[in-house]
Amino acid sequence: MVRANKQGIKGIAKKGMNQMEDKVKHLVDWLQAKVAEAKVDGLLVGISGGIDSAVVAHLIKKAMPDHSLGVMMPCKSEGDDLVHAQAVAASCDIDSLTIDLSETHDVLFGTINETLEKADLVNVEQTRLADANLRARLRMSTLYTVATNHRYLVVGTDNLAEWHTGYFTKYGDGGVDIAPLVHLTKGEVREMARYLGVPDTVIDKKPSAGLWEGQTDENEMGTTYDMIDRYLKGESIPEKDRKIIDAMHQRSQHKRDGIGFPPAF
Ligand SMILES: Nc1ncnc2c1ncn2[C@@H]1O[C@H](COP(=O)(O)OP(=O)(O)OC[C@H]2O[C@@H]([n+]3cccc(C(=O)O)c3)[C@H](O)[C@@H]2O)[C@@H](O)[C@H]1O
Ligand SMILES: Nc1ncnc2c1ncn2[C@@H]1O[C@H](COP(=O)(O)OP(=O)(O)OP(=O)(O)O)[C@@H](O)[C@H]1O
Ligand SMILES: [Mg+2]
Repeated sequence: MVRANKQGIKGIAKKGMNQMEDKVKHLVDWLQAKVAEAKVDGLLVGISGGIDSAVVAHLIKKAMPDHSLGVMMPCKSEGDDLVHAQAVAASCDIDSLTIDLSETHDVLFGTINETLEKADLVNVEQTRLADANLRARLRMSTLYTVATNHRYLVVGTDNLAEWHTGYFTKYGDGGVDIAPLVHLTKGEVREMARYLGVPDTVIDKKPSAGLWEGQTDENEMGTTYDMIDRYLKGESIPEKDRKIIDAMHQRSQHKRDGIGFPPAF
């Protein structure tokens, strides 16, 4: 009985491992196919110090060992994010660059806001969000500038929970060429991170867009990734959380649809 149990547990652990190995292989093969199809030379990703970009960094390094790049782009960033991003790059041995966007953001947001102020057009309720989304879009512009230089594709980090809720900046972190994690729940991203050897500090920290001081995804959304994952897996969740998730999904449909076109003449 004891032996059978032990074998059973081992069997389950091995099965789990093989499934993860298969998922990683599936994504690595797909990344390589996308590079071949696009006739480009490689892949790059913005590495934030968070778990989603950590997983993507590991995947692109596996797919294109000599033609992959991680770009760290602090923008008035706080805390240990850059240290965590460097630990991620070291954990998968990917080539990396750091491009600080703080000054660029100051200048551009300052110019835009001064102009709006002079015209008495500032909407103070929207200022923090506008500031935050500009950070995400400066990162996108930076990634595309490096991607053009290298002839690489820009790889996105959105997971299923973020894609479903639209929790990303349109044409910011959502402005990418390919998005390998889009079928994975946040929990599955965490499992893949463990399998790939992402540092524990990165796996265990609270998800944050890092767009303003103290921002965490779950505080801003008003629900948790655990709830979103459960909902996406078809499990029942409290009414309050379901309403929040449905409202986010509905409000962000335009982000998943892409550019709106009129009906043809
Ligand atoms: N119905 C509609 N049809 C077509 N376009 C529509 C539209 N409604 C708004 N829009 C456009 O979309 C814009 C609003 O969308 P958007 O600019 O994305 O802005 P929005 O969704 O308001 O804000 C982005 C959200 O994503 C979060 N975020 C951003 C970046 C990274 C992460 C992260 O997890 O790391 C999270 C951020 O904290 C914030 O909650 C509007 O300004 C308007 O231009
Ligand atoms: N400081 C940064 N440097 C480089 N890229 C960044 C930075 N901040 C955000 N990004 C890019 O924007 C993406 C979206 O951020 P998001 O917070 O959703 O992912 P994450 O930080 O990788 O994981 P988590 O959601 O757990 O914080 C990141 O995955 C990364 O590609
Ligand atoms: Mg983050």
